[in-house]
Order: sequence, then structure tokens, then C-alpha cells
Amino acid sequence: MSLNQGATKLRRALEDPNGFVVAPGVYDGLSARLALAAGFDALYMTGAGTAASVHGQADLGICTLNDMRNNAEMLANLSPSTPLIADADTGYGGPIMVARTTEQYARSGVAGFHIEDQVQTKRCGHLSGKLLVDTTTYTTRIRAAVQARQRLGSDIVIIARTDALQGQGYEESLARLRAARDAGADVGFLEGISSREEAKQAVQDLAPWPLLLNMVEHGSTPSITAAEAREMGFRIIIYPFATIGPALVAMREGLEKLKRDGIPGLDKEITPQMLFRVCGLDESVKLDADAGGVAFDGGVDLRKT
Ligand SMILES: C[C@](O)(C(=O)O)[C@H](CC(=O)O)C(=O)O
Repeated sequence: MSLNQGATKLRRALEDPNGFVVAPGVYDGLSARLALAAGFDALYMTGAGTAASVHGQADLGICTLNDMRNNAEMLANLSPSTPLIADADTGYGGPIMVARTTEQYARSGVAGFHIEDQVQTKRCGHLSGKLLVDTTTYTTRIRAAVQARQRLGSDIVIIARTDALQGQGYEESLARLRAARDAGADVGFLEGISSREEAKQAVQDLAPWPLLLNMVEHGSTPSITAAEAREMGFRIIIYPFATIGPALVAMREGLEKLKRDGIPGLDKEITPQMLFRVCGLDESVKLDADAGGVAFDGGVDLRKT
């Protein structure tokens, strides 16, 4: 069996003409556990969510390779057979760093990652004023990733993202994606698609090269469902804010309630056991018992039913 099952699975899904990958954004262990429990068969590690949760910072190129790799490694290994697509921003430096990023992501169990053509002081693709590197620098990043993948003999999927649409227009964006494809990228990612027509056009213009749709709601892109994206011909859809969006609202409301009432007033179903069960409590207890451990012989539930 391949060492990186997720990467092999993702690559096979892209080779299958009917394969379509739906990956909700996750940013920490709990959000990933919940996405897995909900039955998603792929995950997306959002860089914006990682910056927000690990550092409490905006998506402005603050996360380093180590921050991203650490988070990705934890997420990818909660369910190694479930592909994790991870944000790799600009690749974190020149070709040497991009190669290092590729190697570290591959060894960490990441199934695929995207690298973009923004400058190092990057920003979220749905903010204005983005600055880009030239096409030669961009393709050098992509080539460094492809060559690193080949040296490793890894199935890790390399996704080329361009942020050129906002400042340089559609034709320049397509030229950049074609250059990335020619440099060996497996999938294209046109960031900040601004209409359904543009989305369909990009799929057609780059066919049969697989394209990823970044479904950031209330950003530059209209709301497109998974079924619509599939119909348009996209092969992967990611929803970066799928878990951090609801978490943000729920946490804010919960904290306002606590401030007001002096008690969180949680739903009855929220017990310590319930939280820990979401996070693999029963599997861990079984693992201990299978090894001959007796620590949990008495169980962990306060009230036995
Ligand atoms: C996909 C993305 O890179 C991410 O970090 O999840 C972001 C999402 C966002 O901040 O809106 C991006 O599109 O740049």
C-alpha cells in the first residue's frame, strides 16, 4: 500500500473522468472530526482558517511552512485514507523552499496542495490590491514542486492557483494556468472567479485539464453548489469557510450569552463525553484495552444507562 493513501486516492479520483471531489474547509482537529463524521470523503485545510485559529491573525501570509505543515499533518492523519487538500500559499520562498514544502507535505500525508502566484506578502484571494510575481517566477514555483514530487515518487497532487484575474484579467490568468499546466501541475485553480459564465468558460478553455472551484461565499465568486460545479465540469470544489463560518457565529453567540447570564447554558447533549466521543474517545479506549491496558475498564461515563 502507498505510504500516502490520501494522495493516491485523490490522484485516482482525478484520473476517473467521473470523479468529483467535495472538500469542506477545516482548520483544526475538531472541525476535521466533524467533517469526517458528516461523511465527507475529502477535506480542505484552509490557510485563512489556520491563520485565524493558530495565530488569531488575518490571511496575510503570516503562517510559515512549519505552521501549515504542522496543522496539515495533524489533519491528514485523523483519517489517513481521506484525502486532505491543503493550502500552501506561495510555497514559502524560492524553488528550494517550494521543494521543501512539497516534500514535507507529502511526508505528512497531505494528498494535494495549491501554490499561487502572489508575492510573499500575500493576502486572501478575495481581498483587493493583490500583487503578483511574474509568470517565470510562478512557473519556477510550480516546476520546483513537480520535480520534488517526481524525486519522491509521490502521488501528491499539485494544484496551480493564479490570482491574476482581479488585476490582470481573464486572458492573462489563462496564460498563467496554461504555463503552470505545461510545467507539470496536475490541477488548475482560477482564484476569484466572478461569474458563472466565467467559471464555465475556464473549464472549457482548459479542458481536459482538471479545475478546482474555490467556493468562498460573499467574496468575489457567486454561490455555486457542488452539483452545479460538477455540471460545469469542475473536478474539485473546496469551501474554505464551511466550518469556521458556523463556528465563528456559534462561538460569538455563546460568549454573548455567557457574558449576559454568567453561565454558558449549553445544550444538554454537550457533555465532556460527547465532545471526546467526537474526538475518538471510544477508539482510544479500545486501543488501550486491545494492548492489555486496564485504565478504562470501569468506563468513562458518569451515569451508566
Ligand atoms: C482558499 C484560501 O486560500 C484559504 O485560505 O482557505 C482563501 C480563502 C479566503 O480567505 O477567502 C483564499 O481564497 O485566498
